[in-house]
Amino acid sequence: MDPCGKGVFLTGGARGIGRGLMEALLSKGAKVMFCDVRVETGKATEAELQQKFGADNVFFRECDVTDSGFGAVDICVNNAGILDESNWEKTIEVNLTAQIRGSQLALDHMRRDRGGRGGLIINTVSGIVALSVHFCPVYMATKHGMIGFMTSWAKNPKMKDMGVRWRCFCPALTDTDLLKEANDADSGKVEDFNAYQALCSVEGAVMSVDETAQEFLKLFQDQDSDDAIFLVRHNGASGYVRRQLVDSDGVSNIVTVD
Ligand SMILES: NC(=O)c1ccc[n+]([C@@H]2O[C@H](COP(=O)([O-])OP(=O)(O)OC[C@H]3O[C@@H](n4cnc5c(N)ncnc54)[C@H](O)[C@@H]3O)[C@@H](O)[C@H]2O)c1
Ligand SMILES: CCCCC[C@H](O)/C=C/C=C\C=C\C=C\[C@@H](O)[C@@H](O)CCCC(=O)O
Repeated sequence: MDPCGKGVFLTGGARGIGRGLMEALLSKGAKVMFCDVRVETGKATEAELQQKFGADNVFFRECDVTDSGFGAVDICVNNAGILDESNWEKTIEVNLTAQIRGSQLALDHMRRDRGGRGGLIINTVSGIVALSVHFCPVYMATKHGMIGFMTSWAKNPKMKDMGVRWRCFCPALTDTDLLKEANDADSGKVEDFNAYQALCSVEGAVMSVDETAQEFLKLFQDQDSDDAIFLVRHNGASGYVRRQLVDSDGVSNIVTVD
């Protein structure tokens, strides 16, 4: 799907990756409505992006994804997310429940077999699903959960008639406030910061929001693919991946699950 001229709804756009994704879509000619719980930051982002891309092309509404729906769109990007192991119920509400609700509302609205005009549902998941991370098990559960939800919908044989495509956008580590807040030793959000640093060194340099947003645009180049999991890689080799079960002795008897 070419984002030019399309209406996009995006959650969690006031800052971070969401803001970067909006700028990337606006630069391709999309119109974006975004929501966030951070009202001042949201208004400031709206003003800056209206200045850059035109007052008619980007709009902000205060909205908490755990208690709201939304209006007409071609592309829905459920991006809002938190990492707060000390408030695990909220983490599940924002990262899993609200993304599922947002996806289902988008599907109801878009499906061609019920009068809609088709569309694209993108949920920001995480490249972290390629790993197991002992200090944020609830965050991991939400991200793995979204992979299961999205890939299952993507396999639905009725999806072609519905005209809707599903994409799990899985960024690598990206330099945002989510990371900075998780790094705050006093926040209690991350119990073992050393493990986080080890993760960074294994995965290489943390990407900038702009780099992640540029990789995001590659999602729009392959509208016919039935694959759903788009993994961002630092070396520019981002692309679609499938999950496999592998015997503990290596790669024999691989069972493909997607
Ligand atoms: N930063 C990374 O390294 C990284 C990597 C992979 C995936 N992700 C995912 O990317 C997404 C964006 O993360 P980010 O790093 O940009 O974080 P961020 O904290 O910078 O931005 C998240 C935005 O979501 C908003 N938000 C949070 N709860 C909300 C709610 N209930 N309703 C509406 N808005 C809400 C926040 O106010 C904020 O503006 C998340 O889903 C995160 O899990 C982040
Ligand atoms: C305190 C930690 C917060 C983490 C938040 C966020 O969701 C984290 C993302 C972290 C890591 C992303 C890793 C991405 C890995 C991929 O780029 C890839 O290297 C995985 C290996 C698979 C492959 O290359 O084929």
